Amino acid sequence: MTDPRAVDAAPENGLSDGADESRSGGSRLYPRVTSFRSRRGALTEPQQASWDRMWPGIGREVADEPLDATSWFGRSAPVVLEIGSGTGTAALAMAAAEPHVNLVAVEVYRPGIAQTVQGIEREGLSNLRILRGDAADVLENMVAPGSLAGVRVFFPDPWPKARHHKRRLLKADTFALVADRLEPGGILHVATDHADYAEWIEEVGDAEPALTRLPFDSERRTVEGSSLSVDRPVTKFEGKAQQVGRPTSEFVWGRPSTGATDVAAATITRRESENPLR
Ligand SMILES: C[S@@+](CC[C@H](N)C(=O)[O-])C[C@H]1O[C@@H](n2cnc3c(N)ncnc32)[C@H](O)[C@@H]1O
Repeated sequence: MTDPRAVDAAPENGLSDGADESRSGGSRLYPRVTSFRSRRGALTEPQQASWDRMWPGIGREVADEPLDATSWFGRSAPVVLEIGSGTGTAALAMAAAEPHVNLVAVEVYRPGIAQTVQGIEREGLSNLRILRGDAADVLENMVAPGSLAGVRVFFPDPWPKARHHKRRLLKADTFALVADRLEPGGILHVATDHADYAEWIEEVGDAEPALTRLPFDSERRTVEGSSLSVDRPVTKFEGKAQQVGRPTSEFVWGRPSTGATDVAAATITRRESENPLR
């Protein structure tokens, strides 16, 4: 197995200006992460100790091989991917709130992963695993069509400069790929604090014919008819955005189970006051 400590990480700020645009081979979604002009994130001693204890059981490097979640988790349960989990704020809280879900956090940033690993150990979570590497590889090469109950993307790198828009994760190809990987009734949940990216996401997501937009009200965060919560805590990046007054835009799309109207008719029921994550 590759020593995870030997692999470079993406920058913590997620604004990956060092990414190499020279990638070849067409269908990739994000720029190849291994080509980032990146820095290693040093771990604290307790983080390293936790990593050494926990990683063999809960972590894997992304690889070109199918993901057998049932075997990895030791049980069959709905599988949800969180792409770009950062320090794990949402993944840890949502795994605790959804014990019936097998949650896989996908992240490239080692110190962020290390915090997630520590959280898993501290909280004794048995339903959260970590894939370390490029989310594009995970979606394209590891995840079978129709196999995911949910995909979560919270505060993806906005790539604000126009010439970098092609690097954005959430573009037409991604929506099509996610739609293909979702099982019927599965949902895609996206949040961003970047107004321009939010407009882009809304437009491109709504144009994907295999997905149906579900109503989202920040006061009411559960989609009826789905076993998945769309409730979540404020993430690390969202907290920074709130400090400078940038509001969050949030979207949910569903892959219809029997017809577009079934999913489109789903309503969001739980009120914020009932939210166990706050
Ligand atoms: C802006 S941060 C948001 C982190 C977290 N979701 C939050 O809200 O605090 C974006 C995250 O996506 C990760 N990321 C960027 N490119 C990625 C890729 N190709 N595959 C997986 N994660 C990636 C970055 O390392 C970073 O942690």
